[in-house]
Amino acid sequence: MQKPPVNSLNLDLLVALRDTLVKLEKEKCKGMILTSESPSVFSAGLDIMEMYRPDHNRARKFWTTLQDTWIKLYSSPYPTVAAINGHSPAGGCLLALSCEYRVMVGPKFTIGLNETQLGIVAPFWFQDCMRNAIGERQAELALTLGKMFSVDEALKVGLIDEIAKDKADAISKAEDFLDEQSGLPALARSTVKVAFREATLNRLLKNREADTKMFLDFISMPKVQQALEMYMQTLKKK
Ligand SMILES: CCCCCCCCCCC/C=C/C(=O)SCCNC(=O)CCNC(=O)[C@H](O)C(C)(C)COP(=O)(O)OP(=O)(O)OC[C@H]1O[C@@H](n2cnc3c(N)ncnc32)[C@H](O)[C@@H]1OP(=O)(O)O
Repeated sequence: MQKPPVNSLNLDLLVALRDTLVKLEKEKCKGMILTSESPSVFSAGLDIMEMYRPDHNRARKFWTTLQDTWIKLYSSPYPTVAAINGHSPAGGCLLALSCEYRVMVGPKFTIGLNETQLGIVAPFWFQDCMRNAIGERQAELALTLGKMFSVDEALKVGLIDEIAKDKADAISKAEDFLDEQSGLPALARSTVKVAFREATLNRLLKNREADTKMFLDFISMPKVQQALEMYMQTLKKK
C-alpha cells in the first residue's frame, strides 16, 4: 500500500486493492505479501472522511467495495502474508487478519480493532476475523475494550505469528512462509483454506445488504457523526 501519509482506506484505495486481488487470482498468483510503503503505518484503517458527513451513494459504494475487497482477500486461493511494518488499527488490522500469516515489525507499533474507543462498532465480520485468530474469550475482551496490542502482546495472544526486527526481516520471514506453501499441491491447499474460512465468508455473503444498511444507518446517527468529528479533531490537533 502506498497512499501517504497513513494508507487510510478510502474508496480509491479500496478499489485499487480489490482490482489487484481480482487480477492476482486471474493470473494464478503463487503468493502475496501485503505491506506498506510508510515507515511507521501499515494502514490507519478506514478513511474517517468517507464516514463523516457522507454522501449516501458514495458511502454505499465505499462499504460494498470494502466488502468486496475483504471477500477477495479472505477467500484467495493463493497464500497471503501480512508484513505489518507499522501501526495497524481497525480496518488496517482487518486486512492483516484476513491474510493467512502475520509478521509484525517490533517493538514499537500497535495493532488491534479499536473501534469501540472511537464510539463506533466493529462489524460482525471484523469481529469474526479477530475471533478466528485469537479465540472467543480474548476476542471479546479485546473488542469490548477496543484494545490496541503491542507487538509482544499480539504475539502472546496469537494475533500475529512472528516478530521481525525491521521491514526487510519481515519480508524475508513472509517469503519463508510462502516458500513453505509453494511445495504443496495448490488445489488441496486452497480447498482446505476455504473450508476453514467458509462459515465466516458465508455469514457476510448471506447478509451483505443488511450489513450495508446497518453501516449506512449507523453513520447517519447524529451521535456517531459527533464522535467522528471529535475524533478527527483530536487527530488533527495531534
Ligand atoms: C449496531 C452495529 C452497527 C455496525 C455498523 C458499522 C459501523 C461503522 C463501522 C466502521 C468500522 C471502522 C473501521 C475503521 O477502520 S475506523 C478508522 C480507525 N482508525 C484509527 O483510529 C486510526 C487513527 N489514526 C491514528 O491513530 C494515527 O494516525 C496513526 C497511529 C495511524 C499514525 O500516526 P502518525 O502520527 O504517523 O500520523 P498522524 O496521526 O499525524 O496522521 C497523519 C494524517 O492522517 C490523518 N489520518 C490518520 N488516520 C486517519 C484515518 N483513519 N482516516 C482519515 N485520516 C486519517 C490525520 O488526521 C493526519 O491528517 P493531517 O495531516 O491533515 O493532520
